[in-house]
Formats: sequence, C-alpha cells, structure tokens
Amino acid sequence: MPPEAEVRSFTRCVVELLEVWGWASVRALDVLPPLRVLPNPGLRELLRLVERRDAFVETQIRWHQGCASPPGDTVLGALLGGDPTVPMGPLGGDRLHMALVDLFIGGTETTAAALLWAVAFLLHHPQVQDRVRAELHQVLGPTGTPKPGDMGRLPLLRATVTETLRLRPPAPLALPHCARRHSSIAGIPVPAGSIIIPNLFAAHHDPKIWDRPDEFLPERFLQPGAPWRALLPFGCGARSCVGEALARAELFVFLGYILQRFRLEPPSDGALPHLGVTAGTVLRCAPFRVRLVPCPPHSS
Ligand code: HEM
Repeated sequence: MPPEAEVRSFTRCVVELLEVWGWASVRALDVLPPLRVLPNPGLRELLRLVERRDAFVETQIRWHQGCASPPGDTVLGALLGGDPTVPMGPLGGDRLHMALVDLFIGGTETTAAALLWAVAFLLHHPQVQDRVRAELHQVLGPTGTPKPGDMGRLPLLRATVTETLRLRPPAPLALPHCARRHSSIAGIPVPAGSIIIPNLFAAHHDPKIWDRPDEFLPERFLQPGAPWRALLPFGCGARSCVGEALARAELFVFLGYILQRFRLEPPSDGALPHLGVTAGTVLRCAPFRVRLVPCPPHSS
C-alpha cells in the first residue's frame, strides 16, 4: 500500500483530471479533433495530469514486480497473475497500465457521484427513505446487511438506485465513439469517421418516454411496462461500461447500509441540497451538508 499522502495526492489528481476533461476547450476536441494542433491551455493541463497519473500507476506496477512475494489478493496482484483463479492470465505492458487507469478513472468518481446524488434526492424525499428503510427491515431483519445478491428481494432499494442513475447519469455524455464504417442510428445516416457523442442525460429526460421525467419517482421502476430499454446510464452495446455490475452492486450495498442505520436529514438550518446540474465529464452534485441520525432497528 503506498503512503497515505501519495494516495491522497493521486486521488486529487484523478478528480482534477476528470474536471479538466470536462472543460469546454477540451471536450471540443472530441467533436473537432483537428483543433488539437492549436495551442490549448486546457489540453496542456490535461496532459500534465495524465503524466502524473501514469507516473503513479507505473510506480505501483514496478513496486509489485520488484516485490519478493507480491500480494496476490489485490487487483494489481490478480492482473499480474498472482491469483490462479482469475482466468485471464497475467497482463503486461500497456494493457496492464491501461487496465489500472480504467479502474481509477472509470470506477471511482462515477460511483461516488451517483451515491452523493442518491443522498441528495433522498434528503428531498424523506418519505422514500422511510419506505426503503421499512423494506430493508422487513426483508433483512434487525441485523442482516444488504448484499448484491439481495437485489431481487429489495426492489425499492434497487429502484431508488436506478432512478438516481436515470435522473443524474454520472457520465451524462458517455464516451465519444467514432463510426468505423457508414451506418445509421434510428434512420439517421452516420457516415464513416463521424464522432458520436451520446447524450444520456437528454435520453433519460425525454418526455415522450418518461412520465414526469424531472421527478424523483423510484416506484416507476416497480410498475409493469417501465421503459427499461430507454435507461442507459452505462451506455449500451459492445463498448458499454465494463464496471456496470460492480457499480450497481456498490451503490445498492452502500446506500442500503446507510439507510438501514441512519435517517438522512438536512443540517439544523434545514438547507436542502441544490439538485441543479452543471456540465462536466462526471455529473457531480454541488457540495452539501447532511445529518446522519442513527435510527434503531425496526424504526422507519
Ligand atoms: C455509477 C457508476 C458508473 C457509471 C454511471 C458508468 C458509466 C459509463 C459509461 C456511460 C461508459 C461509456 C459507455 C459508452 O461509451 O457507450 C463507461 C465506460 C467505461 N466504464 Fe463505467 N461507469 C460507472 C462505473 C464504472 C466502474 C466501477 C468501472 C470499473 C471498475 C468502470 C469502467 C469503465 C470502463 C473501463 C469503460 C470503457 C469501456 C470501453 O470503452 O469499452 N465504470 N462507463
């Protein structure tokens, strides 16, 4: 495990990197790649952060490789082949490096942002909190803790996570894709070489698909005929998010764990979080304060 100061500095680097990636001057390069030849302070800053990120990842890899008995039960240990139950075999070189980068960039801020949005919406909707807590107590009893395998038994908790991902998809513009050959989307021609940027946020707020699209209504996912196919917080198709199952499990378990033990309340001044959005690679909730009031088992 690297020293704590290094971990903190790396965490800051990942947060900043995602922020800079969301700057208009940097996002514009996804739409018009030829602009890369022009001087761009945003791009310069992004590349500086990428260098810092890569240096940290390389240090961790070298440390593991130089270690006489590297731990096999870490992600890096498993990717290096230390865990014989992992079928993929050892990775090396660029593939190993980018697998780790994907985990840090794709798998940290997105899930954290979603959890924060869930807490923010639940502060606005204490009655939903109560219903989820009642479901948790009824199904798991006073001592059981939610596990990923409980999703079928805790439909309202699962629906609460899903509704949060619908209203505030953490990656609102997914990732840019380039059409390798001539194609079409919903009858609209897409010439080869086109850059496609899916607007997941807009799709999740389409009034033609979603009833009262701007409202937080987890129950909509408990009703027959809910438009599941129009729900795309993890993208879709061959290049959809590889971390979907992990992210869903993390959100389900953490949110369930929190709601089982605490009532979420606004701070004493009663200020509720602002639910507005600002553009960014990761859709983040503005910072807010929350009181976690311990609630005894059985209470709702
Ligand atoms: C709530 C959490 C998350 C959300 C909302 C999310 C969303 C997305 C989206 C929208 C994409 C782009 C898909 C597309 O372009 O069609 C993506 C790609 C990706 N995500 Fe996630 N993600 C989350 C968590 C994670 C986690 C936990 C990991 C890793 C453990 C991860 C790793 C990746 C990777 C590696 C890609 C690129 C896949 C590829 O290009 O083939 N994500 N994610």
